[in-house]
Formats: sequence, C-alpha cells, structure tokens
Amino acid sequence: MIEFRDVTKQYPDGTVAVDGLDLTVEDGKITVFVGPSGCGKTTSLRMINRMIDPTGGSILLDGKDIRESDPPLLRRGIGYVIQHAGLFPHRTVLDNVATVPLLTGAGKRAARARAAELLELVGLPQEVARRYPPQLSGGQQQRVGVARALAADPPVLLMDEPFSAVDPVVRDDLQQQLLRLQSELDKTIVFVTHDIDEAIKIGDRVAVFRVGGRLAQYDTPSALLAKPADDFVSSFVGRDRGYRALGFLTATGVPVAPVATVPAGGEVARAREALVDGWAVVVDEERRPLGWVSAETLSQMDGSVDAEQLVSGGSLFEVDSTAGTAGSLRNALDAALSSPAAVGIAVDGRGAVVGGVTAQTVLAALADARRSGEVPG
Ligand SMILES: Nc1ncnc2c1ncn2[C@@H]1O[C@H](COP(=O)(O)OP(=O)(O)OP(=O)(O)O)[C@@H](O)[C@H]1O
Repeated sequence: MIEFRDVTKQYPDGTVAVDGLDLTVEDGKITVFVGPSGCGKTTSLRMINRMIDPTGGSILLDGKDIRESDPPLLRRGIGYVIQHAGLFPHRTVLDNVATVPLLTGAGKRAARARAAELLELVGLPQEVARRYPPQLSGGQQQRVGVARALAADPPVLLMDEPFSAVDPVVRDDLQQQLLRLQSELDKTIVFVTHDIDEAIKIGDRVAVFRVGGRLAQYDTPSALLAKPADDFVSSFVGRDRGYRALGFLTATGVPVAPVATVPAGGEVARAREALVDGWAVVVDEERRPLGWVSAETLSQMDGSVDAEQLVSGGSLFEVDSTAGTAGSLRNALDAALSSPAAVGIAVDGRGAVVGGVTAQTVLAALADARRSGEVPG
C-alpha cells in the first residue's frame, strides 16, 4: 500500500506541482493518475520512488515513510516504465532485460534465462531477443520496457505514459496485455496517462488531477463516469460518459432473440423465405456470421447464396457467460447500431451466432439495470 499524506511539491522556481495530495494506492490494483498536461501526475509518480522528494507531507510504503529508505534500495522493489521504454540502444533486447537480474546478483546464465522468460511473458517472439532496440517497433520496445521493469520482480510498478508513443491499435494491444499480465502477477501498479479512455479501461481506481496539482476525484472508473464530483471532472471525462458507462455492464442480462440465418452456398429461393423483416445473417458451416443478405442482394445472386456479395455485418458481441467472456452493453448497443439490419448479432465463445438484439432491447436492459440499482441513474 502506498499512502500520500498531505503531499506537496513546490519546485525551486515557485511552481506548485502537487498540492496537499491525500491518496491511498491499494495493493494488487492498477491505480491511474490522469489529468491535463502539467497537473502534477509525473511529479506525484516520481515521488514514490524518490526520483523527486516532496517539499511537504509524507509518503508511506507499506506503512514506512519512504524518506527512511535508501533510494537505490527502495527502487529495487519499484519497477519503472517510461514512454519510449528507455532501453540501451547498443545492447541486445535480451541483455537489456538481463541487466536487472545481473545488478541484483544473479549469474550471467541465470540472468539471461530470466530475461528470456520475461520476454515470453510480455508476448515477444524469441527471435526479437537477439535484436537491438532500434530494430524493434514502438510497441515491441514498450513490451521490452515492461519486461525489464518486471525483471527484479518488484511488488510495485510505476508506469509513466508508457503507451503514449504508439499508434491506437498497438496501444489497445499493449493495454490488453497489461491487463492480462496483471491478472497473473497482481502487482501494485501506478499508471500515469493524460488519456481518460486509457484510464477508464485499465484502472481499478482512477485519480483525476486538475492543474495546480490538486486531486479532483479518486474513484472507480464506473463511479467516475456515473457521478463526476464537479464540472471539471465531468468535462474531463467527456460528453459521451453515459455511453462509456455502458462498457461496465455486461450484456448477459439482455434477452437475445432468434435471428434468421441462412447457410453460405444455400439456395437463394430458400434464403428469400427465411428473411425476417427483410434480412438474414449468412453463416458458415460453424454458424459463424459472414454478413447479411436482403431481398435486394439475393435478387442479384443466381442460384446460391454467394458469400462474396454480402452486405458487411457491423460489430458482434459475445454472450458466452459460462466462459466468462460476455461482452458489455456498450458492445451490444454498438452491434445493433452498426448492423445494416438494425439487429446486433450475438455470438458464443466460438464465434457462432446465437441470436440478435435491437437497440431497444439493449436500452430496456439498461433501464432494468438502473431500476435494480446496478447502475446509478
Ligand atoms: N524541475 C521542474 N522545475 C520547475 N517546474 C517543474 C519542474 N518539473 C515540473 N515542473 C512543473 O510542475 C508542474 C507539474 O509537472 P508534471 O510533469 O508533474 O505534470 P504532468 O501532469 O505529468 O504533465 P504532462 O502530462 O504534461 O507530462 C508543471 O507546471 C511543470 O511545468
């Protein structure tokens, strides 16, 4: 547990970067510091490993004031990941990671074995280990940075905008990977970002800072979206916060209705009979959706349903609650809104069609969730 107690940092030029911060970072959780540029996120983070010392108040790590700890020793228990990974360009990827176990007294062979293990853990293919950092993509470099930070097996991990320099698709991938790693490792992670979407996606708890280094709100992502403390937080979490809040409710409670399906390669005449409200989903042998057909598209096919001529299908959402993979209400609503037939396709864990929902059904499920108190109104 990391406790900030009335922590203030005033730089020598008079700038107050952090002002009276009181906050407790829980063990085994991801705590995100988010806020506009210059609000003191990085300063707050760096005070945890004593790269910066506060000018007022105190920070406790597991009940002990960190001022009583020798900084190098303190940092052994605190991994640190930054934007652009901060790797040594002239050492191989393997050696970049192996540096840490070497520093903590492991032999060369053991250090390299540990490094190889960590690279695998963060999802890097083996051949990457022999390359040098400039020969890696930005996303791969970030993974190496995470592997290196984990090398000493520190209970605490500080991450300062680690994924900001990569494109949105890679970023999404890195975020998923972090969540997967965390579900295995249970580290205490403090993560700085200026991106509220990222904060909401990965944070167990999110601390929103305002400029001047003051904490505006510290809450779970869903509470932040449902009950922003003031106008600043409300505008920071954004206009579509109601829509984003749907991402926290699983679609398991949404009644899925049967949806018309026709096999690819089946007879057009039969497919025409199967249409419901003018549409049917074309599926492969495993009942996985390939796209939609309407009376009009069928009229352009001769004889059999041609998988090359379908109306493309919109997003899908999962309802396989037994596998614990149910999508969210947001996924379900998006599926309905993006479907050419206005019916969102629900699939099971294997991707087979199990039915469909309309936007009205999703909204009715949301209204039910509100009535039962599952979500604040
Ligand atoms: N060494 C320093 N000397 C003086 N002022 C500083 C110093 N470092 C940071 N600051 C100021 O302290 C404030 C907080 O900076 P900090 O880097 O903690 O913010 P941040 O929220 O992480 O910002 P960003 O998202 O832009 O990185 C800013 O006004 C910044 O200009």
